[in-house]
Amino acid sequence: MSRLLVKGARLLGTESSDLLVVDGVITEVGSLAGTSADETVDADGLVALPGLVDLHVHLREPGREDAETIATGSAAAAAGGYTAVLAMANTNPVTDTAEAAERVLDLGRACGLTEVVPVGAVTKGLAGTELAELGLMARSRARVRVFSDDGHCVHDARVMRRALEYLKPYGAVVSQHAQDPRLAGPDACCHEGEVSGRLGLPGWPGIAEEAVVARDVMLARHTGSRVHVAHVSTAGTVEVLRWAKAQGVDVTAEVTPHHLVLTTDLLAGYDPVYKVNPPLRPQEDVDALRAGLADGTIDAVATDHAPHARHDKQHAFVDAAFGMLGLETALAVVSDTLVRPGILDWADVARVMSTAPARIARLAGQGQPLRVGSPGHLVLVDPDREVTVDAGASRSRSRNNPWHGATLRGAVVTTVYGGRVTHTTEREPTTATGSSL
Ligand SMILES: NC(=O)N[C@@H](CC(=O)O)C(=O)O
Ligand SMILES: [Zn+2]
Ligand SMILES: [Zn+2]
Repeated sequence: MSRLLVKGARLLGTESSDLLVVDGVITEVGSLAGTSADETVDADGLVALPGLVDLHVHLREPGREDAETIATGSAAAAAGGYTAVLAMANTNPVTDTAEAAERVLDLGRACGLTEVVPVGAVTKGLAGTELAELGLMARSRARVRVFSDDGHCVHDARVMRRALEYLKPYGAVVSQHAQDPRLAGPDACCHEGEVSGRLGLPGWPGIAEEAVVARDVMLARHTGSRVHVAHVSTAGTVEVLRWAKAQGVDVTAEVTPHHLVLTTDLLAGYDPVYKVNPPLRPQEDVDALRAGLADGTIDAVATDHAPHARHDKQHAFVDAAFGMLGLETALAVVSDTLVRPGILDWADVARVMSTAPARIARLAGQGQPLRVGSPGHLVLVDPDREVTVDAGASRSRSRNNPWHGATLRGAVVTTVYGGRVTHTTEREPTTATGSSL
């Protein structure tokens, strides 16, 4: 039997402060002075949230273990406060069979630092034409419930319709990378607007996202099935989502920390660390994304953690790979830019980074309120601790971190996964060697 005692935390919505986890399950909450334990965590002054759930990460294994592995990605997830991550299917080979999904599941379990949940491809090889083995993946040991061709858009309306119909009885969802390939082609690498014109970079207009989202919410309505919109990046998409939700369409959406903060102006120096798909947008879009998250139009924050090896990222802007790291910094970015100015409170953070994503992914054991009977997945956050991000100290195997050098207030101190401490930092120093980020 293992007993973990967390003492003195701020538990949301209660007066309680202590919490006992026995064999991975919360067995007592309250004032637990005198309770014995094998391990005690001093959480005085820390906010306790249910373990974070990330709907969108790229762990690169199998195929690109030089950029990330399930082990290094899991360590980054634990350091970021995550107790579950959904691993996208754009690996090599692609996760488009039950066997491939079970392999990702097993590799994640062997690491044991966070729940690694495989996302299944919608189409074979992500090619966009023939449906993958959706039912076999859904019925496999991996119980796949989120399907995505992420990196590619399911652009053929007929394929999308069939996928939605097929997945409906499983309660599964398509997470759509919304990018019309005719409106934003393969060379598009920057928001289409004043900045792309000035820099001479091929543009990727917001309408390429919005047109696909508008089509997909209508397909969701038509099929009575569920659609999830990955990495929402424009104000127009927020408007479409707001309308669709008001109609009762079963649609959910996520936004990344980078789209909530960073703007297209950062591209002025042609630094490929800022090259990401969808591209960083102007401030008006950032403002609409924040408002959409605050009012519930956008359900979740997901990182789209996209590690890339140096030799894929350090190129001229047009040739560099798309994507940036996110797992270790997401909570700090949300804390610093949304909680501090009062756009979200900690209960909202629990909702958008844990409860809602767990529900969207149908993960029964995640995103549960911290009360008796819930699994022992939690994260302890110091809302006042400032940390300066050091890309070199990352647990990730890659270094494409857009937050390098930024000082953020609000830090993950300890992560508990199934009653085991999977990450912890010392409490005292506030400037950083990057030990927590
Ligand atoms: N976000 C990115 O810029 N890149 C992702 C793919 C994706 O999420 O579309 C990747 O796999 O590197
Ligand atoms: Zn994508
Ligand atoms: Zn992605």
